[in-house]
Amino acid sequence: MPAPEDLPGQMASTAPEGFRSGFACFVGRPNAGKSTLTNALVGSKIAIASSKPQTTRHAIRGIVHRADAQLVLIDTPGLHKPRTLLGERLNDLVRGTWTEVDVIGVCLPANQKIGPGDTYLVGEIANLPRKPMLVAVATKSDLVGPQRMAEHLMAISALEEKLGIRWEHIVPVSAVGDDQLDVLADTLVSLLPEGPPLYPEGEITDEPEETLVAELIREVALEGVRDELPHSITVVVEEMNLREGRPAEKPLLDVFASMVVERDSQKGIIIGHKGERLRDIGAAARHQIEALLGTPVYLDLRVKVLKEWQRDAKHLNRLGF
Ligand SMILES: Nc1nc2c(ncn2[C@@H]2O[C@H](COP(=O)(O)OP(=O)(O)OP(=O)(O)O)[C@@H](O)[C@H]2O)c(=O)[nH]1
Repeated sequence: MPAPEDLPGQMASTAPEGFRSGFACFVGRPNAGKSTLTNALVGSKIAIASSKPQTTRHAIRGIVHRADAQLVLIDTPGLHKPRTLLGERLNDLVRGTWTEVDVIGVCLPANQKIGPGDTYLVGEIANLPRKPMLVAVATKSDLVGPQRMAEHLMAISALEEKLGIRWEHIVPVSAVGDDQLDVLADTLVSLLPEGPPLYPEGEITDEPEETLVAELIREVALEGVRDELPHSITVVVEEMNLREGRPAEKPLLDVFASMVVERDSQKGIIIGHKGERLRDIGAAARHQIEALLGTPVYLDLRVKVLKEWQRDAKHLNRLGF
């Protein structure tokens, strides 16, 4: 029997006949409504679980627990035009996640015409070696009338031929108006394989957001570094607060974080030539934090040297080990 660390695998528990379980993610251009949709589907049961070993680097955004199924929604950062190797690797990571999920919900907001950003994204999915099943989600249906929605659905449908893909379903939905959310949930669940729950409710670690954010930054910082450095870096989120005095619809989350290393030479590696590496790490981490928490983020990221912190009890205590 696999050890619990081998999750996500199959739980030892037996599930009811016909129980389905699996992974899905939502993709779409910025503002397409992905986060709102995830939150609406997961509802009050939102649980940001720490990633299990196999899914390290995949933030679990939420788990929809149902009597007949368990749907695990994975968060992926957006695809960005890569400017650096780090950027390329992050994109590879996103593509990697796409090939591992059972279903991708492509969010196409009804109040906007399908544009080059959307076709690029769907085209990228179409080019994957192993394509998951695709569901087109016409989001923000509350913002348009029937005429516009009909046009939108036709345009979505036309993408099949244009891009050589197949929509299993096309579902108009409004997360804000709570319209068709149940249909979308049923649709996604119907595409999951049969199998027992992957995460028992009780076993979800509800990590504090600070821990998840620190972990995300560490993962980004570790991309492309080798040898002893990975073990020498730890990340501490010193402070994380919504900035005061912002309008409610324009929140900004201030995150103050330090990457802690053991030696000055390591600090140099992290900072890079003229600070380039540190800037790349900061930018990539900020995108990931925003994708995870669904809020624009200001990230103040510094590098600190705590001599031999791994061997110093006082340092270890302070760092929360
Ligand atoms: N009217 C309406 N607005 C919505 C709906 N879903 C999301 N929105 C709004 O659209 C905006 C963007 O929603 P998000 O859920 O943050 O979109 P996202 O795709 O996660 O955005 P990024 O994180 O930038 O990729 C927010 O202002 C939401 O309130 C909907 O069903 N109806």
